Amino acid sequence: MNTPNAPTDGAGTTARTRGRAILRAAATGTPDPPPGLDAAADTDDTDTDTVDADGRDVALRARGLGKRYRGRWALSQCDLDIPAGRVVGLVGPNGAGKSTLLNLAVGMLTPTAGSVRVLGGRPGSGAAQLAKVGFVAQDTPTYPRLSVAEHLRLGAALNPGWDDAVARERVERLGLDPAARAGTLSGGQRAQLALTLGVAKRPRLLVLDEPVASLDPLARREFLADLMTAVAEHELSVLMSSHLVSDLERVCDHLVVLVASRVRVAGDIDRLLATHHRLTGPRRDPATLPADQQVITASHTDRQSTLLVRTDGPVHDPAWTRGQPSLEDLVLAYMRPTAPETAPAGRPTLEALR
Ligand SMILES: Nc1ncnc2c1ncn2[C@@H]1O[C@H](COP(=O)(O)OP(=O)(O)OP(=O)(O)O)[C@@H](O)[C@H]1O
Repeated sequence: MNTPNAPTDGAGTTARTRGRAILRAAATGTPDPPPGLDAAADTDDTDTDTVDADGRDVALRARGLGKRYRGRWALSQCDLDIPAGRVVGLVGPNGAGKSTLLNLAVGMLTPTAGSVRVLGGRPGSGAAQLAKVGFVAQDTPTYPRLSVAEHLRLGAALNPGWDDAVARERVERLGLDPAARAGTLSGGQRAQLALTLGVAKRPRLLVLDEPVASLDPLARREFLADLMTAVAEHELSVLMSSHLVSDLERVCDHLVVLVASRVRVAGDIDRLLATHHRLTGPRRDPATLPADQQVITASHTDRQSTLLVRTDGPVHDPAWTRGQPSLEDLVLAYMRPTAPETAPAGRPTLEALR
């Protein structure tokens, strides 16, 4: 979504209109509410519960969150706690609902069902809330007729926490001509400009929808390094979607996998990796595994079975050769369609891990 040719939403809001509003949300904290969005299912701005079950501050909390477009759920039954101070990777196949979740998180969309709270507040509920959250949408919207320098002036004028030194340093380092109009920049340069606006706003949560998709490999690496510096220096939480698992592996410490509008797994990456095992051994029916071993994927030859199993406990069975899946293995396994026969009865196939 959010490309010039993207479909309009139910009330005819064009991607361009939304893009401008997004830029304003990112750069100014005073967005034009896009017309015709669904009526809010949730209008209470208060939130008293801002820690998760482990006592950690929560950057984003969703409860039963859903968004429907003309009878079709783009996101559904989303229960999620994203801890603050993390760099969170959001992955999933095309059309899984990633942009929808991110747009709900920044108040560009309103929920059809359930609720979402970001840093304790309802997304888009006022200037204070908007100032806390930076957003760079998938099409990295900018104003084509404004120059790079004018974008920075706009950001400075409209954001109370604007960090002009950061903005100027980035523009200079990236070699962006301050006099160049955004409309004359390449796609990657426009992305860098939009990212600069998001970072220089000094938000507490930076929401990035495929931020590096249009960057060349070197620019991508430098952007991710910048991001890590910003996270380390300012108490910044980041929620970013990407299809590039290797990038996520480099910078993220928390993962959310979204498939077909549902959260399939979420948790700290270290813990996810520690609790998943690749088991190879003589062919075996996955249903015969111990009850505490959840089979995520299973493949078989005539003689051999290979399983990806999740368990909090050790795997003792000497018949298995145990291997450590990579983050990419894990993401791909969860992105596959669920095979009901591999999920032991009575246990959820997927759930959140912390
Ligand atoms: N404005 C809209 N009107 C109607 N349907 C929409 C709209 N925006 C998104 N959708 C639908 O909602 C679903 C989720 O879309 P979304 O853009 O959130 O997915 P995504 O995971 O970000 O995909 P991608 O990786 O391709 O960017 C898709 O089926 C999409 O077609």
